[in-house]
Amino acid sequence: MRDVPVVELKNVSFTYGCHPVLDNISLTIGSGEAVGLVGPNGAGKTTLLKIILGQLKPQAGTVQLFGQDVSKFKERYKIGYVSQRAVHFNPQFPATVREVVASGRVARRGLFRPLTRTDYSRVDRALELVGLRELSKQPVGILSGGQQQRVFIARSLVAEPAILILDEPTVGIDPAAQTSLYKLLRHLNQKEQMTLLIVSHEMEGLSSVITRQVCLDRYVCTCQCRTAPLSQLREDTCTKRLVFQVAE
Ligand SMILES: Nc1ncnc2c1ncn2[C@@H]1O[C@H](COP(=O)(O)OP(=O)(O)OP(=O)(O)O)[C@@H](O)[C@H]1O
Repeated sequence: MRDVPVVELKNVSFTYGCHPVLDNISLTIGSGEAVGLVGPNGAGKTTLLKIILGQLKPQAGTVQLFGQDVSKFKERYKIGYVSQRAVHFNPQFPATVREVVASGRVARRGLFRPLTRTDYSRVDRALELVGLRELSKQPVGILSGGQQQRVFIARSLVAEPAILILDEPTVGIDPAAQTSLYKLLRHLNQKEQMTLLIVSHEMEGLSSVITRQVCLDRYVCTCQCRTAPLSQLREDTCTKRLVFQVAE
């Protein structure tokens, strides 16, 4: 029997008012894939993520998560999401790293059930995974941008999602933090079998993480290779909605 795709969009179109952004998009993400979503500014990448997350409803087409229509999908914890502007805690933010990460467990446990020892062992494992165990008692606001990025990833991971969606995870973090982020993402995909969907303009760095690159520019075209330059992908193939393959 064929595995049910984690995400399946069919013929999705989306318009903000009278401004069309996505036109007849179809995209399937299978379990265990690590998909890099590229495209120029304003191409509709964040809009596409919001549609997948059920935050925006397309005017046409269908969106399924794990084989279920997104509007009926209840197991929200299965979708981990780190948004584009997640990396900004005020230095005075009154919570420790561990408390912020633990708050992500609520998505799994429900709002009114206190966290148990098992929950906290998940929190500690997530902190270990992202390399923040040592900083767990520190106020989150004093961490660097790259470290805060990891806090948000750990916060998503404690809900034990099946897919982790990251919108521009490398923005505002230095090259060393980027390298360690790539290592973490590779580990999550290859060792923890987590499906990844990553929006980024930094596909060169992410080429060691992703298994497939998808180019979006109102229409979508796919590329099997990991590192095709955006300029190459954006040739008319995108607007003609053809599958565009580049040999490795
Ligand atoms: N809430 C909104 N209302 C109206 N137009 C919007 C809204 N959000 C986004 N847009 C427009 O939709 C288009 C796609 O925006 P979106 O943020 O999805 O693009 P993107 O590919 O993620 O861009 P970037 O790479 O710059 O983050 C842009 O032209 C943007 O101005």
